Amino acid sequence: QDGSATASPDPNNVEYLVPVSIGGETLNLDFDSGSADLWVFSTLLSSSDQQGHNIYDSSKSSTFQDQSSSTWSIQYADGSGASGTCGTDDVTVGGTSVQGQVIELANQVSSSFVSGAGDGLLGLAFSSINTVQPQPAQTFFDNAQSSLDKPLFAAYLPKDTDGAYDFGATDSSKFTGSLVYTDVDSSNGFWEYPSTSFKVGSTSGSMSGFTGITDTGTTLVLMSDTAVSAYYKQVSSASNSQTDGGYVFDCSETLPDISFAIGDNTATIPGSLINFSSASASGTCFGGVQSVGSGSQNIYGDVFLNANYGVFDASGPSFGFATS
Ligand SMILES: O=C(CN1CCCCC1)Nc1ccc2c(c1)OCO2
Repeated sequence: QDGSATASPDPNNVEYLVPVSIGGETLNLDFDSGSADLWVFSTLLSSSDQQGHNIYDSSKSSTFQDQSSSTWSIQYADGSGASGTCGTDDVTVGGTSVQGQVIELANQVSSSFVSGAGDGLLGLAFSSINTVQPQPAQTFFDNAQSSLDKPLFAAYLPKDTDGAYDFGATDSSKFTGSLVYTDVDSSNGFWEYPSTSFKVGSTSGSMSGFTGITDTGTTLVLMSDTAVSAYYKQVSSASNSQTDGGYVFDCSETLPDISFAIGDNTATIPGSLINFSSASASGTCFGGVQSVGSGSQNIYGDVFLNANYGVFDASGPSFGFATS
């Protein structure tokens, strides 16, 4: 059954949280197209780690089935992580339901999750990178596909206001113009495609051999050093701040747009969406485009989806986008 669920940005636009019903208990989860585990804050955590979060209590769910012989452990690229055991339960997101979804119950979470606003994650990458052992689990989206008109989900994540995740159909009220699609290479478990060029103002540049992934679980856009340094060269007050951990600039700056290849298509983020937050020094601001560091995989996170409706289509698979 197709459906749509509201995605609400936390006050700092770090993540978008979606209410998910698990065995009748509602938790606010971070939907993450860059990972494939559905894990929740549970009663297995220390009471101090539970503070400030909605907690999944399997003993209160009549549809919970124990699968504590299965364990999981995940580490994310930002250094955060979680681990625990498993069970199954019925999960509903908007109008889409799955029975017998593997639920990963956290008995350990890293500090950034305790201090964060979410109650866990719902992975939307390919099930090949799920961490459950001895047998990897299927994602909610994989399990839901047979009940959807089309095997797709879409992310609508406008800045500073409620967005949505659509399942089974795209919603033309959330974008302008036409959706354009690129084949996806899922061999690394991500919604990944070639991303080999960029443009900032009149400066074009190559990102030869680079790919990109669309990652709803990453806040910013993290790109090749070549592109990022070219971008901030066009911002007169910009500097790469060790204190702030990236490029900062005077908050009064008018920032340039940045465009980059997604397959043979060109995506654009308007400069107005690239002033992400205030930085440590008075009057300075932190950029929503930052360096990915080493490697040749660009991470197109929420700042990209602030300006573009993203469609993740499992038939193909392919990734599509249009200006939102
Ligand atoms: O770690 C993440 C996303 N992660 C998703 C689950 C919650 C915690 C944050 N993104 C990320 C963070 C830093 C990176 C990176 C990706 O690629 C290079 O550097």
